[in-house]
Amino acid sequence: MDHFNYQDGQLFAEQTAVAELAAQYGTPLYIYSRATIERHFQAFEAAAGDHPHLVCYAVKANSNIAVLNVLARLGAGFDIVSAGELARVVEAGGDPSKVVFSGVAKTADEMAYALELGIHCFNVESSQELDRLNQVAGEMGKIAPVSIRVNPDVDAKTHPYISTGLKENKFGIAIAEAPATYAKAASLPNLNVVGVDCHIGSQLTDIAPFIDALDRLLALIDNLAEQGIKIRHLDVGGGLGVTYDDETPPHPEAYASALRERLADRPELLLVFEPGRAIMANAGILVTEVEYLKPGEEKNFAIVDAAMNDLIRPSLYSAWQAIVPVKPRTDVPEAIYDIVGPICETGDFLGKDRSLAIDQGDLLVVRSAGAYGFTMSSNYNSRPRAAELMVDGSDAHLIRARETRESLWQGEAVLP
Ligand SMILES: Cc1ncc(COP(=O)(O)O)c(C=O)c1O
Ligand SMILES: N[C@@H](CCCC[NH3+])C(=O)O
Repeated sequence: MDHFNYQDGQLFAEQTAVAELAAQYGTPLYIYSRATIERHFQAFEAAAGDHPHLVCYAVKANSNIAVLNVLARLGAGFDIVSAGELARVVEAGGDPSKVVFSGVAKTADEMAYALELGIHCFNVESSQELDRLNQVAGEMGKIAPVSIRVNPDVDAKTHPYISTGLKENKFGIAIAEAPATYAKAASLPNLNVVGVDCHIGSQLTDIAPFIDALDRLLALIDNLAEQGIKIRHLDVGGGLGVTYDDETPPHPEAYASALRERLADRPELLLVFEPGRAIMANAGILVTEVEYLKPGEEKNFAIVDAAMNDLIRPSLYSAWQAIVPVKPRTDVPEAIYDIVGPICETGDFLGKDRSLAIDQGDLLVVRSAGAYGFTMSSNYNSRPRAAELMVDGSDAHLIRARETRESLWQGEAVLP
């Protein structure tokens, strides 16, 4: 059971285990594999080799405490985008001194919390953010370690909603403005400039945009050195893609060795990675049960008990994820189905035009669901969020219980 492989393979040899877990914990149900999470993290560690590096897992991909704990025990760093994510890292036993703080809208409170804990670095995304951080650090009598997130204007060739390194995106500081912004950062008394950062997008399946961005950042680092600003670390962000269908993204080894080649003459420059999806996507599945089959004139619908509130990627990005029966069968005819959920939205689908031999009550697995699955889930239509399990060898542990109907109105009140 504990072997979803790098490309989410072998799960299906273990149909019985999935069916038993679904019977015990109900559906919809997220299941993650500890062994796969560890293997994926170690792939980055091994790929970085002897070049000084820090692999900061992007918490937004999957922030379950057990997931963070598995990674913390391997010595992972963490890329966070909110105080909430930082609190989770701490709760999970993560080391704040290995945390980088990304995000365009850090509040003063969030900055103070991160300064108190002593994080590795703030990835600053605007000039006004530099001023706010300088002020907060000054009030606390601290010096804030700072990288500037540079927008290198390269096309990541990914979905427009998850492309972040183009001029038209809200992220980072345009590379042309970066030298001036660094000069400003270096002049502020409560900031210590330590790094350069970028993140050009997510689900990249080609190395070229990463290399383009890296070359631009290295040129910037040399330029800054001439200004007397010494950069100690280079954060290349996350974004390495995974196989959902027939994509062939580079393995972390190929990706990291392409980067390391460029850094051969900079042995002191700490290389920071922020992978999220590459570690978690194919380490998790979503299990759902067919409630009804509804043949139609134009379409057949398989109505399942998971919905866009559980997994929004298909609705939001038209993302394709494999959907397969837990137990293949030959006693019912194969037909083409849209796999849809209970939510009152036409956009509530997990997959379209899938050829499946299924019947009412069958279990289906949505593969590659470990990243941006549960973390993007909601209570829309007052649906309790799914339970999460982690498989560890032959054991399965409940790592988050299913929400209850009643828990959904906690904190709400009626008027007197
Ligand atoms: C700043 C930053 N770092 C890291 C990540 C993780 O990206 P991915 O899950 O594609 O590796 C993201 C999300 O795209 C991000 O915005
Ligand atoms: N949430 C997106 C990726 C965005 C990454 C966050 N910067 C996805 O599910 O593919």
